Amino acid sequence: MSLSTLTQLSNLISQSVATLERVAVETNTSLPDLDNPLLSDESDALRINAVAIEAARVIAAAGRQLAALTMRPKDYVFEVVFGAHLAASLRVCIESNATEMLRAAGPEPQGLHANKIAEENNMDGDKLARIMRHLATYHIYREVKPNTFANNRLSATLDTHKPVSELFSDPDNKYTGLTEAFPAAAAWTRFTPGRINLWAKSACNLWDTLKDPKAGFSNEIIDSPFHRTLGIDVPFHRWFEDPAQHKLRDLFGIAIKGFAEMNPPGTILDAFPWTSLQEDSVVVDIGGGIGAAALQLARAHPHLRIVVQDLPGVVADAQKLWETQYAGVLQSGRVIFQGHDFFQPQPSQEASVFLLRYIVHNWSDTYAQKILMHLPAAATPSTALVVVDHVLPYACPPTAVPSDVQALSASLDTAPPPLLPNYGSANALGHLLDSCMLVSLNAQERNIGHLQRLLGSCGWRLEEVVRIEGASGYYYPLRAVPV
Ligand SMILES: C[S@@+](CC[C@H](N)C(=O)[O-])C[C@H]1O[C@@H](n2cnc3c(N)ncnc32)[C@H](O)[C@@H]1O
Repeated sequence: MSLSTLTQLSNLISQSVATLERVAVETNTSLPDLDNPLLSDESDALRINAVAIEAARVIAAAGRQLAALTMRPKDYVFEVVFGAHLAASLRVCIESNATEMLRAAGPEPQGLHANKIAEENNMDGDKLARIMRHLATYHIYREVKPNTFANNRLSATLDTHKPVSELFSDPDNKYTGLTEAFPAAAAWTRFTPGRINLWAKSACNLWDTLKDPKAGFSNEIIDSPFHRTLGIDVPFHRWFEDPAQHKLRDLFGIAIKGFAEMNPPGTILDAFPWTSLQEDSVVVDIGGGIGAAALQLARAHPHLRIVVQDLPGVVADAQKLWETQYAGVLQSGRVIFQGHDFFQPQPSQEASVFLLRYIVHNWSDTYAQKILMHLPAAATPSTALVVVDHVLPYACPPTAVPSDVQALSASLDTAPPPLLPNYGSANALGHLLDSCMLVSLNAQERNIGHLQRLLGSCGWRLEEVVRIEGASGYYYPLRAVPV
């Protein structure tokens, strides 16, 4: 007798829970504990052990699929309808420094009354308590007794670890100098710029943009819902170069670091066999921003020379930052920053590796091609191109996708049935970013067939899809060589 989907999902959960418990014993690491905000990456088997990572992903995917299967359909759909309200509640807690105030309230689990957080922020305590309860219902914060809340495993990710007094006396620098930058990524994604809820408003304008006879079919960045909402007719990155936007640029640089931290530490180190490069080989980080990837590379591989290229304003900001973060390396000349527009011919002719991290996904095909096409002319036969973005799977069964994509997808993770092959919403980061790219830049994450065609049309042959243990949302660096 064939098992029901319910039983199959429940069996997958039981088997994976047993695996997780076994790994925790074998590796002397802790099982996840929702109430514990103090678990570090090092003590969390879910972050460091490949078997545990996979077991956890299956549990989460099966749990969510079970909810989709068993909840009343209208209840389930209404949660999505109200998704923006959950994000709005989170914004309130981020802006009011609730997480930091709960941390400062002392050892868990006594928590802090919402009135105390509200008082500090000049707000209504009853309203704040309702907002925090909404989040606690989704396991972000914990209501330890009526109207009194504590941090937990999820809310703790929003902690800037700064003294509360500093956050209130110097709110503009809340995200400056963070060691762990995830709070900046969370803040950036919803609230910037100028503290109006611009990204959220832009997302709401998606339908209007798609239905616009011109913008809806356009490949131009200025036709995105974000540009429409902000009312600017220059591309975002150019607008960003305006000195008036320097605070926003600073936050963006930190936010990008935060996005990178969503994947295991050092993913950039696994994206290419850097040790195989000879002493003084040149890595050109194109659109390298403030040099977040370059910093990791420079620290781990002192035999490399690194050129970080970006727009002039970003490069100037980045250099100041590096003076404090990695004193001396700029003076030594081992890392140099270079103002360069990647739509112009590539000036560096001696690169062993061209690195494009979070660049190709910022542009529609028309513009991604312009960036990529400049590189073969500057490459040697042994130059490699490393493109780091998310590689999106389809949500349909692998057998239903075109055969060329099937072959290329062989190295991408596929969930066991009856799970959605892409692990569903338990692994949705790539799709969330795809939506974000569409809304903000009229750009996209791509599937592997699309990326292969794009690279091929610009003189690059896709050689390898690199699997990074523990990365989420189909984060797969690609390696290509000149044709
Ligand atoms: C999403 S960020 C990625 C930064 C960096 N690669 C990283 O992974 O941390 C995109 C970068 O592209 C840069 N950029 C945008 N347009 C550019 C252009 N025309 N020439 C050079 N860089 C550009 C932006 O300034 C920004 O730093």
